[in-house]
Amino acid sequence: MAALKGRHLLSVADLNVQELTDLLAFAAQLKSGETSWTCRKILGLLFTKASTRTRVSFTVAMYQLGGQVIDLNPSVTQVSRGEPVTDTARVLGRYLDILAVRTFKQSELEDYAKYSGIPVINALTDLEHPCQILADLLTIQECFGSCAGKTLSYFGDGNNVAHSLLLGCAMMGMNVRVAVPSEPYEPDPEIVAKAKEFAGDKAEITVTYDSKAAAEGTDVLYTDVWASMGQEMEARERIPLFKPYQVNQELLSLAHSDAIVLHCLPAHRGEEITGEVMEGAQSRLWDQAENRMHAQKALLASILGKD
Ligand SMILES: NCCC[C@H](N)C(=O)O
Ligand SMILES: NC(=O)OP(=O)(O)O
Repeated sequence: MAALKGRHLLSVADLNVQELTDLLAFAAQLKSGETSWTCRKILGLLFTKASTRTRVSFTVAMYQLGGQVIDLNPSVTQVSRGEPVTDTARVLGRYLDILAVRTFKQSELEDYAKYSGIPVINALTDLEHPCQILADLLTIQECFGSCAGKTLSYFGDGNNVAHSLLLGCAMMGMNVRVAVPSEPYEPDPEIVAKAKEFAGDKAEITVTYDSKAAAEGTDVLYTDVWASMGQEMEARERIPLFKPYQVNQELLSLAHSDAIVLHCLPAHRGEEITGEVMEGAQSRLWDQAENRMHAQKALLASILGKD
C-alpha cells in the first residue's frame, strides 16, 4: 500500500478504485492475522463531536500497530477557546505523525490538512464519513464474497454517511439506491453526479422518494439516524417525514432472502430501524462495527508507511 503513504483521506473520492480495493484486501489480511506491521508513530484524535466507535476503533488500531494516541478533546485544548485552525494545525503538525479530525465543516477538515503538514483523516464531517464506508464495504465483501454487482439501498437522510456510501459503493461497482424524503433531505447533487461518474456503465445510482421500490430485490439495506449530530433541534419535526423510510420487517421482506442489514450506529430503535430488524437474523451490525477497527488499522498502516 505504498500508494497511500503520507496521504490524506478527506473523502472517499481521495482513493481510486485500485487503492480502495487494495485497502479492503489489506484490512481482511490484518483481520485474519495473516500479516502484521508495526510502527512507533503518534495519532492525534481531534473530535469536536461525540464518538464511541471511531474514537475507540482508531485508538485500539493504533495501539495494536505499536503506536500511541493523544485524545485532543477540544474542551481540554485551546480549540474550545477559539485558537484558529490555522494555528492549531501548524502546532499539532510539529508533534504528531497523523491526525484524525471529526468536525462539522468539510472546509475546516481541509484546513487541518492544508496547514498541519501531516496526513489528516476524515473521522466524520457534515459532508462525509469515509472511514465508516471502508468498514461497510469490508463487511459487504465478507458477506457476499465481493461488492461488485450487488445492490445497496440506503433509507433516510441524504447525509454524510449516504454521501460516502454513494462514492464508495459506486467505486466498487455496486448499484446504489438512496430512498429519501424530498428536498432538503436529498443527497448533495454534486456527490450523486460524482458517484454516477464512478459507476460509469458498471452500476446504477438512483435517488428516489419510494422506499418500497428501493427495497425490492436489494442485497443490503442500510440506514442511519434521521437527525445527525448538530441537527438535534430538528429531530422531532423530522419523525413523521421520515417514517416511511424506516427499515422494518415489512421493508426487509421485499429484499433478497439473503439480504443483510447495516447501520453505522448509534441507532434509534423505533425510528430509522426497528429493534426486531436490528436484533434479527439478517442484521450484520456488530460485524460492521468491529470492521471499523480492521479497516482503519489498514488505513493507518498504509498512510504511515506500510509498503
Ligand atoms: N456515528 C455516525 C453518525 C452519523 C450521523 N449521520 C451523524 O453525523 O451524526
Ligand atoms: N459510526 C460511528 O461513527 O460511530 P461513532 O459516532 O460512535 O464514532
